[in-house]
Amino acid sequence: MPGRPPATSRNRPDKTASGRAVGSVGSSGRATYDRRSRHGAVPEARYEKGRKVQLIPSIRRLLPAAASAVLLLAGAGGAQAATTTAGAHANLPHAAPAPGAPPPAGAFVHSPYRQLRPLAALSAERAALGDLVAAAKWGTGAPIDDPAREREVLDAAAAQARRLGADPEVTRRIFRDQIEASKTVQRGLYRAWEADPARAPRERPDLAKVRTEINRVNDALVRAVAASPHARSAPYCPVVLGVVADRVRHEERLDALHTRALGRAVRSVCGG
Ligand SMILES: C=C(O[C@@H]1C=C(C(=O)O)C=C[C@H]1O)C(=O)O
Repeated sequence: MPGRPPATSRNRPDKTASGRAVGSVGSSGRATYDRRSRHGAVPEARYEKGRKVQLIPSIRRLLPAAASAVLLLAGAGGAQAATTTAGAHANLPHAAPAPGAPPPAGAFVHSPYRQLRPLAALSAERAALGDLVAAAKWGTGAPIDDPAREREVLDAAAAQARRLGADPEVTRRIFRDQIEASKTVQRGLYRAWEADPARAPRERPDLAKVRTEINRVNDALVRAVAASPHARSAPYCPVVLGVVADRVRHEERLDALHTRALGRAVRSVCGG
């Protein structure tokens, strides 16, 4: 078994929304391993610190307008959220109050920033778990596309949405994009590993355990969808979503592949 390289600022452990480290593999480099993982040796995240990467152009074009829109529209909750994101995933699942739950003290519950931020942050987290899925499948002959698992994910999300009083079809639509985003990451990593086999993962995470983590993010995502009908159907949704997605990209120091995946994941969040 190869030795484990030390973590660096470009290569830090990924954390789940609950703060557990699970790790991931970045698009640009060899898999490294996180000793703290519950899954045994699993790869760590690699981030392209300081590198200028772009969100999908449609979101990017909206960014200048978005800055003023956030000031105008975010309200106290948005301002608070914008200044309290020190750590990775610092306020991920908790940023979306459960439907029916009282808003946190001082929060403006209809703040579009507050409603959309968890969707972007959880989307980035889910896309990062695609790294582990790729490492789990790499070299096994298992295809990236697993239609049976996709059906399971979509049906579970729709059922949970129904229980929460959210729109199951809208939830399905958003989850189809989430799945495409995960496959974007997996395909990107496969390409990188095929081009440079030295970068391929040398250890294999347990796919079942990775899927358990994905299920946890799925659950939080459905709740975030259920908690955001106002912001998702508002005309300014694409503008604010562009801002929160760019902020997540920056905070998580996403590389080009994961930035592209984030754009893919949130593609149909707006529009009801
Ligand atoms: C993430 C996986 O890869 C693909 C993406 C899926 C998803 O994002 O939920 C589900 C099945 C696969 O088509 C997986 O196999 O678990």
